[in-house]
Amino acid sequence: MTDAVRLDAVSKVYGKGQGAVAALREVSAAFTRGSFTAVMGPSGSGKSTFLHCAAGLDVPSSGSVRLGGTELAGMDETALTVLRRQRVGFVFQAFNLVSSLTVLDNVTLPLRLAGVRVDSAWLAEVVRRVGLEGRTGHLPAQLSGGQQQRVAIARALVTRPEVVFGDEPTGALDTMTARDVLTLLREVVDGMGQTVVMVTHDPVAASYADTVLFLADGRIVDAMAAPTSEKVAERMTRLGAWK
Ligand SMILES: Nc1ncnc2c1ncn2[C@@H]1O[C@H](COP(=O)(O)OP(=O)(O)OP(=O)(O)O)[C@@H](O)[C@H]1O
Repeated sequence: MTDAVRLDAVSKVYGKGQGAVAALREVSAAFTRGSFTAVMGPSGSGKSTFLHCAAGLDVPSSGSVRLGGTELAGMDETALTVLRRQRVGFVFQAFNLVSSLTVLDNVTLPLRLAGVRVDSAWLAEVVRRVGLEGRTGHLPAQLSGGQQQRVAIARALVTRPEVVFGDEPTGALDTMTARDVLTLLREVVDGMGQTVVMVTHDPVAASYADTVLFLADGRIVDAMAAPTSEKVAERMTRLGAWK
């Protein structure tokens, strides 16, 4: 079966000459459909660069990124924009909702941008799965942080993307709310077969994933299956993440 996302020998160098920074060094990783992966590593280890390259938000200096079998290398910016809108979902730390739009209009925004018809049965299912029934007419400011992140997750799911990328999706939430959102992401994987790849600094968040990838100095240095927060914290300490 085709992987949802696959990176082969992806390198990313920022800048040129003396000031060049190698943010990723020949990174290879495959994300099978219906898997939940956390990406961790010390500050500056390349996590954001990894996520951006995997999502088609940034172009690698070399190597191959395939999204559901489609090679991203060589695509122009217009094609990448279409691909990101239709085949990738994003959940950010800061929710990134449009404050003037209702919950329902925020959730369906990617479809309208892509000119795709709203499948009302699917929309109802997504809204139900994320627990937003009865709140679809609210504005983001009328919701709690956890509810706003649920809107962002629904918006990420509505196009039935190949993969949902999370960039510190629980970074702005209190501990209890973060757990609810992580439980939801887990359900999205287990109940809907969605693939989720999430960058996080939090070992508890990482413990909700099936696998944790550890980055250090632009390389994947370890992978941990069936992670616990204790084991993840210990591995991060050995990477010198919390000096
Ligand atoms: N646009 C850029 N221009 C130049 N250097 C960059 C750029 N983006 C990232 N870098 C450098 O690439 C390296 C990896 O950065 P990246 O943001 O991917 O790390 P990170 O693990 O996400 O860090 P953090 O946990 O602090 O967010 C760092 O040395 C960073 O300074």
